[in-house]
Amino acid sequence: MSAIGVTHLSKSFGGVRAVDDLSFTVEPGTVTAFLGPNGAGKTTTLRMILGLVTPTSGTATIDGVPYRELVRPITTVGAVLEATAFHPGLTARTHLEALRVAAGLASARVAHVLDQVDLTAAADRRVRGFSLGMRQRLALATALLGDPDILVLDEPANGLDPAGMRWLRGFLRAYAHQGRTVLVSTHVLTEIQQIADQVIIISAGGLLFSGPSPAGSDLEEFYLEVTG
Ligand SMILES: Nc1ncnc2c1ncn2[C@@H]1O[C@H](COP(=O)(O)OP(=O)(O)OP(=O)(O)O)[C@@H](O)[C@H]1O
Repeated sequence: MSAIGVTHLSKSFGGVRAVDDLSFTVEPGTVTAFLGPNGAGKTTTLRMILGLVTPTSGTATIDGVPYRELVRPITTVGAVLEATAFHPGLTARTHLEALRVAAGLASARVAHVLDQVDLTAAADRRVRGFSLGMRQRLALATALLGDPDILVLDEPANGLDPAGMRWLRGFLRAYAHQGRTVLVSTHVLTEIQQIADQVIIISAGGLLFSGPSPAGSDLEEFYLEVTG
């Protein structure tokens, strides 16, 4: 079964057709890059997959069912969305601990995910003083809290320094190698090229390309040809 399935998915906001009859699948054990120009409908699609936006028509499923029908969503899918908001007065650890308790997860998970995203040293600082890259790491820690098999990431590289980018690439690659699934939207093609197995390209809400990442060739060139 596909980890994520999008079937004839559409979303209109008033007169704007943000997503238009979009269909694709994302398979386990892959890093799938979700690409498209500004305003193509990537974030809206990811939000529909995660049950945050109701489709005008069509379906989006995770492990075969709509997000809202997942029995324990936090242990199935983790998400990092654009402009993730954290309470500025809380520390990273307190933030994760509150989520952990609410979700009924084992207490060891907080230290584990802080370590996974290399945030242990800053765990007891207030999020108010975090850099953008540190916030991205905390957002990823939040997504990993339930040890999900599927990660949905919207522009996760935003704000990461070069070392952070390299770390994220290695992390996502290893995650997929465990048979897990990563769907990641990004504009940083040179970064994603190194780890993407599959590529989905959309424009104006519709599918332009879905298939293996062009091996040996330049993803940026390929993307510009497809979208040009
Ligand atoms: N809540 C909303 N209300 C009205 N229009 C919206 C809303 N959300 C998205 N849109 C519109 O839907 C279209 C797709 O937007 P979306 O954010 O999904 O694109 P995107 O591919 O993620 O873009 P970017 O790469 O710039 O982040 C755009 O025209 C946008 O203005």
